[in-house]
Amino acid sequence: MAADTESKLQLVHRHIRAFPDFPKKGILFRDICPILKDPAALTAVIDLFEEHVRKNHPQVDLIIGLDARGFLFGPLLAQRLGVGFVMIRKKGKLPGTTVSVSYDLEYGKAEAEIQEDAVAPGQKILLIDDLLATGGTLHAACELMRKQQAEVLGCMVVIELKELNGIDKLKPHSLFSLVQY
Ligand SMILES: O=P(O)(O)OC[C@H]1O[C@H](OP(=O)(O)OP(=O)(O)O)[C@H](O)[C@@H]1O
Ligand SMILES: Nc1ncnc2[nH]cnc12
Repeated sequence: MAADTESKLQLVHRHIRAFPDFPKKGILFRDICPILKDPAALTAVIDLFEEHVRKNHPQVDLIIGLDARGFLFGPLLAQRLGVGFVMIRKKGKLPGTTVSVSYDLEYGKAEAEIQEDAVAPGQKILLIDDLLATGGTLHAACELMRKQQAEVLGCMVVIELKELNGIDKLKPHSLFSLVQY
């Protein structure tokens, strides 16, 4: 790994905090707020994602971000790459005709929605979120993309919680993560 990449990863790592028993007993919550508060750490996150996309998925048409923390990184990355950004939102937040799927979370249940005309059939997309836990959220997003006949190039997160094996749920789609626990 290039020294530059290594130091950016270390910077990101140093700006993630852990809170035991939030939002429920037994959950160790990984908090990305310090990354957002530090311009150098936030730049490092976007640099690392940008390098990954330019090298592995230069054909990408759209970045699709997941509600809510995927919205913190997705638009910055899309702007860097010169492509559009689209939101997948929790149910009831998007106007117009929508397509939805329901899914399970590490600490609850939810339903995700996208505007029907947001992605055209055949468009090549990358999904982005802050964190992969059980994989329920990103799996639901992949399902929405399948319904829209988009081509999923891969999924990207800042943090992967490896012991929950969310990566298995995403198969055959690939996962790129910056920090693993
Ligand atoms: O891999 P999973 O088990 O699906 O968990 C990961 C998801 O959980 C968190 O979002 P949450 O639903 O808590 O919503 P928020 O971003 O609105 O806080 C996180 O930001 C991911 O989107
Ligand atoms: N452990 C965790 N920390 C932060 N966000 C999460 N989303 C799901 N599980 C999480």
